[in-house]
Amino acid sequence: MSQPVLSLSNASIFQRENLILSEVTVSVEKGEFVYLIGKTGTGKSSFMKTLYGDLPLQKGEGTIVGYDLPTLKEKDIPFLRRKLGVVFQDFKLLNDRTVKDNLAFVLTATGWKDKKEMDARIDAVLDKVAMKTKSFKYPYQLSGGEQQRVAIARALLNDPELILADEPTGNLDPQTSVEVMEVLQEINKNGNTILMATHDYALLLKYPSKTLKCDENQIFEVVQKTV
Ligand SMILES: Nc1ncnc2c1ncn2[C@@H]1O[C@H](COP(=O)(O)OP(=O)(O)OP(=O)(O)O)[C@@H](O)[C@H]1O
Repeated sequence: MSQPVLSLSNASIFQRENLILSEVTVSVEKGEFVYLIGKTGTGKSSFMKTLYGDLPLQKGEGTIVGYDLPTLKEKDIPFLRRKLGVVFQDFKLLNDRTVKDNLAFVLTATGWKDKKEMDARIDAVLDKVAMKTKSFKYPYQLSGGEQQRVAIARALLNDPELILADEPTGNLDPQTSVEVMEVLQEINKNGNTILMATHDYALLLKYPSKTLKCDENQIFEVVQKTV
C-alpha cells in the first residue's frame, strides 16, 4: 500500500506555550475527502497551520506529502507548499490583478517559465472550476463564490498531492457554499485528496465523508450519525 499523504502520531499542537491539541493521531490516504469539524476555538485552524508549516510541530511525529513535520526547516516551507494546495476562507486573491494574472503570479513564483505552458495550465485549472470565461476579470468584479472557485483553481496549479481547505465556505451563503462544494467534490472524484475544515454541518449531511472532530484538545474520527 502507498504511504498516507498525511500522518500524525501522538502529536501536540501549541499556540505559543498553550497546548491546543494533544495526542493527535490521524492519517489521510491518497484520494480521500476528509472533513475536520469542531466548535470555534477548538483548534481547527491551528491544526491546518501546522500542516502547511505555519506553526511548528513541537511534539510527536508527523509527515505530510513526504515532509517530516518535526524537522521541517524554514527553507523547506516553500517547497512543502508547492506540494500542497491551500484554500482559505477569505480567498486571498490579489485585487490589483486579473484572475489570469493571479494564477500567472503563482506559476512564476514557483519556477514556471514557458509562457505557452503557463497559459495552458491556467486555462486547464480555470476550466476545472468553470471560470475559464472570466479570466480577464479582477477579483472585485466577481462574486464570493466565483472568487473562491478561482482560489481553488490557484490551489490546483502545481498538481498538489493534498489540498488543505480552511473554512472554504465560511464567507459564502448556503447556495454558493453548495456550488463551491460541488467543485471540491468534482476535483476529489478526479483524484485530488482534500482535507477541509468546516463548521457547516449542512454540507456534511449533504456530502457525507470521513470526518475528524476537534474537541477537548483532541482530534478523533466520528461516524456521521453522531456528529
Ligand atoms: N496566534 C495565536 N496566539 C495564541 N493563541 C492563539 C493564536 N491563534 C489561536 N490561538 C488560540 O488557539 C485556540 C484554537 O484556535 P484556532 O483558531 O485554531 O481554532 P479554530 O477551531 O480554527 O476556530 P475558528 O473556527 O474560530 O477558526 C484558541 O483558543 C485561540 O484563542
